[in-house]
Amino acid sequence: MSLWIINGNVWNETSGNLESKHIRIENGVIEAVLDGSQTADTGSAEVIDAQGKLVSPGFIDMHVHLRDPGFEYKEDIATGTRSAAKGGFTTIACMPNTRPVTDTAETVRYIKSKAEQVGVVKVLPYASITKNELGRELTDFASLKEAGAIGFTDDGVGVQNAQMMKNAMALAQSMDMPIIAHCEDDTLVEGAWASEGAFSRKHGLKGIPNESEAIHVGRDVLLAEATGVHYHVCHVSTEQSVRLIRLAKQIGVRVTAEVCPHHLLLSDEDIPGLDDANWKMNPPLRTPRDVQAVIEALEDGTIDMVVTDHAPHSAEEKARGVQLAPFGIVGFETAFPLLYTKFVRTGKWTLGFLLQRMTADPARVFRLPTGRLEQGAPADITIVDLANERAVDPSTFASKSNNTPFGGWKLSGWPVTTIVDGAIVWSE
Ligand SMILES: NC(=O)N[C@@H](CC(=O)O)C(=O)O
Ligand SMILES: [Zn+2]
Ligand SMILES: [Zn+2]
Repeated sequence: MSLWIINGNVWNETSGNLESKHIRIENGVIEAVLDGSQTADTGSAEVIDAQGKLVSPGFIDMHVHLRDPGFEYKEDIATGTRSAAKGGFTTIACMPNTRPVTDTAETVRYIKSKAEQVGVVKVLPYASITKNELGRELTDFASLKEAGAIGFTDDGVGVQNAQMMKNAMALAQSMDMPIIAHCEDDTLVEGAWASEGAFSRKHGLKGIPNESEAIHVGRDVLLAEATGVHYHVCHVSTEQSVRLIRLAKQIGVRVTAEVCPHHLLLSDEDIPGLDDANWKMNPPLRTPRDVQAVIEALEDGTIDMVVTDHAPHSAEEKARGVQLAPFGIVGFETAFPLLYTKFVRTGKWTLGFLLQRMTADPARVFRLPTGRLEQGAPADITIVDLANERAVDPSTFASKSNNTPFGGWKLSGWPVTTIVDGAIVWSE
């Protein structure tokens, strides 16, 4: 099986430019990256002419919710991986807040085998830290690792008990596995859904304070220092968390972190009112000052990568009223166009910087063999039309859900072809 992608524009980090290249793929592996001035001897191979388009390593998303098993009315592995592919993602890591919670080897194996059968991108499952994510008893890390879990997390809730977290970290460290943390202190949140800020004050709502996140970050970097574990912070959203992660990195703690497009682009002051639950997510949209802090943290490497936290919920659930609706927004199909349009087209970031934070950096942090366009690497490739501008239309999403606050935004940078191990899995 051979495939050529000819005349595509590939980012060259050394020159800081896009350069025309031909890529030859054999049996799922990149066999050669040739200069675009050379003639591509394509013979009988399948050929994609990427003239005028960006050719990038496939995007990697280390924080997603596929809702399978148990919440297939929101999403399943077939639709979730198609939505990912449509957004240009070729590897995704799925969170264990399924039903049952991914806390046994059996459920990890179910996700892996279903992903192999019906999934179109690579699916890396996380397992939970505690049984049923209840924070009471550790799961069987050894059997979960053996079944194929790539890390441990109770995403959806914070691990409230410090001793429990310390035990989890010590055990994970002993088997060379990372702990991935949703940082949230329940006692500081209690029923609130919006950040403490202009929006909550205007509407007389109890606010979620920034310390509810940062207090866990602070606790956990100390525990990571004590145990030596690789500790990864989920969806960083506050200035205070950034400060703690920056300090921890400076003193050599093995801490890494991620941020979502919505926390880079929206603040609580953008929330239009109380009747659209598509602005409700966890962590909540914080103040403009926090938005500035997470942008700077991504820029200086304090935050290592972008993730979507793709969190599909049904229209019916999101229509229950903002107090009762579940937290979360979908993310796959808008992530790259949002960041490309708002940060690269505006001249704030280079294209190479954005690509790195969505490919090479997650691959480095989680030791994945992908994230680069080099001879010998798996042929996970995304082709993007950087020019065409179009409005976000949630009714066209490949996801089962369309809970997004970005409907109607005019964006460019739309992925047009997604290739996994040399096979075309999505094409516009
Ligand atoms: N981010 C969210 O708002 N929701 C996530 C849970 C989580 O990521 O904490 C979900 O599972 O819906
Ligand atoms: Zn979370
Ligand atoms: Zn999540």
